Amino acid sequence: MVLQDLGRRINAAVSDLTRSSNLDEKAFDAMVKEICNALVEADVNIKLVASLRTAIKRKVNFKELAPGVNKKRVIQKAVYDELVELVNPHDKAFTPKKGKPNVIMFVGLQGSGKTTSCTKLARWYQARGFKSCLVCADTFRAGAFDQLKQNATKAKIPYYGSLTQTDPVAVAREGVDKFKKERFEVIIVDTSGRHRQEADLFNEMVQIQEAVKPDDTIMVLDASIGQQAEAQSRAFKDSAGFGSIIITKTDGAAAGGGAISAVAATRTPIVFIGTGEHMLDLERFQPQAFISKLLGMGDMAGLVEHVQSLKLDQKDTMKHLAEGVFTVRDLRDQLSNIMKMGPLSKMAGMIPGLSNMMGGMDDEEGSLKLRRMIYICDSMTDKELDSDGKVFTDQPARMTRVAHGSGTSVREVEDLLTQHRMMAGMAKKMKGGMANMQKAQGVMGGGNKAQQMAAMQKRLQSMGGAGAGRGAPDMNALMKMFGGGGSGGMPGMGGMGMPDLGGMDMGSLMKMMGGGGGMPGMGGGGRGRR
Ligand SMILES: Nc1nc2c(ncn2[C@@H]2O[C@H](COP(=O)(O)OP(=O)(O)OP(=O)(O)O)[C@@H](O)[C@H]2O)c(=O)[nH]1
Repeated sequence: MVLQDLGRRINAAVSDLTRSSNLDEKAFDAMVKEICNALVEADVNIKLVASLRTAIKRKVNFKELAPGVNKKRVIQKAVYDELVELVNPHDKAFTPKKGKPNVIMFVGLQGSGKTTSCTKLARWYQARGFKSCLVCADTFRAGAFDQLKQNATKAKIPYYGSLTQTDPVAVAREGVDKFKKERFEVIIVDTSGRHRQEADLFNEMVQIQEAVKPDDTIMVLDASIGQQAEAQSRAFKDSAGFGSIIITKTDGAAAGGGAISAVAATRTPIVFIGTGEHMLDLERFQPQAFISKLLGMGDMAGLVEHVQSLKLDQKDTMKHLAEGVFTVRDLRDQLSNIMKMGPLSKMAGMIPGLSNMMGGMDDEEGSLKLRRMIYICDSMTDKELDSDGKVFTDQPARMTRVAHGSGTSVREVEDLLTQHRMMAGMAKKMKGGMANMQKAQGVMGGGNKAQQMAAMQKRLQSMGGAGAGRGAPDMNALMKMFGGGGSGGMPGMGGMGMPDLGGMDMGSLMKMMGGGGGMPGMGGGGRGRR
């Protein structure tokens, strides 16, 4: 059972109970039993499951509930709170500080995802303004340095390593000294993994620790080990003194819930979780956000963080929109911004209720179509890109040339231009609408981002979404809340195998998130024309 299935099962158990007209103690007991069975199947330790069961039952004491009390809410809240408790390590992790070198050392068994996670983390900090770099002190596995080099080059992260030096302690020391001199702020040291030779692994860890004096040591654990993660994180905590953990492969692991709860039980902070093989598939672990997402309630704060960290270039488009203009180039820029956000299914998981609506959606198909649209734009001349697209109506032969140049069909070029035309029409209307968006932003709590988020969470709760509530909020209500009004839309997204966001206007959402840019119309109320 992958994590998503675990979430769906728990969600279904709670929803079935709270929807049923017969909300009595017997039905409540059956719900608790179903939740516990689902957790045990996800390899959560039986003792932890038993204490969750006791805690939920204690909080929802049917005999003592006052007659006027909303039982549904009490049950939902108790389940949510206890699941958060189950994965909460209750311990704060180290956070790097700007303007000084922060050395972070990685350890882990072979194949746990250590090298991949090192690069993901370096990129994560780099995207947040830290001058980051990587040191490869894995002299044990042939090819380890090459792998790190490849990953680092792809992510544009400076790296250090040696093909000739066999002493990992020496390489680690040299690399850290070099980068400290160059005033790097986050220096990540990758060490070698061992195959089930924990004693060797910990010995080497202690030696490198003494040489580079890391500010934090992170152990990487593969989620598929399930509750065995407890023994490993305990052994690590004992040898390292103090450290944090990254749990990788939570995307596919049946036992992800087991691994996370097992580590949490040892009170070792879980700093991040790996959610895929891509460089961007690293999420900061926060118990509340994790459980909200697991239960399909979304993670709006995570979405805001994610979008802001991408540093999307929206300046020109925003300027154009303010003037009521939307060029073909603007469309191209927005398409590439969508691509930067990562798999659409992942984005959907952060928006309350949306992942349920996207069930079965094929990410690959969606991104292939997006890429083909970008190829079409890239085969146009600068003059065509900066135009309103009408040049093609006057010269249909250009459409054929562009189709040839991009390896697509004339039909696809036509479709893209139709989409662009509709979006340009929308942009014209948005000239006044920009003010409305700002007004909507004001309604959400003014200029302060924290207040806006709080207001948004409150609105979601009132719709039965995030926070105490459970289940998917009404997407139309959400859309209204975002001030989209259904006017924005990338017509035909549904037809492209892209998610139709149920009329939700991502532009308004992005704008409201204060990311400094709107994404006109992605996934709005438009319907495919084909
Ligand atoms: N699905 C998924 N795959 C991951 C994740 N993290 C790492 N991987 C994959 O796991 C495999 C092993 O990752 P590595 O980074 O090479 O592992 P390592 O721990 O450095 O291995 P050694 O250098 O041999 O110790 C690679 O194929 C990665 O792409 C994740 O979060 N999700």
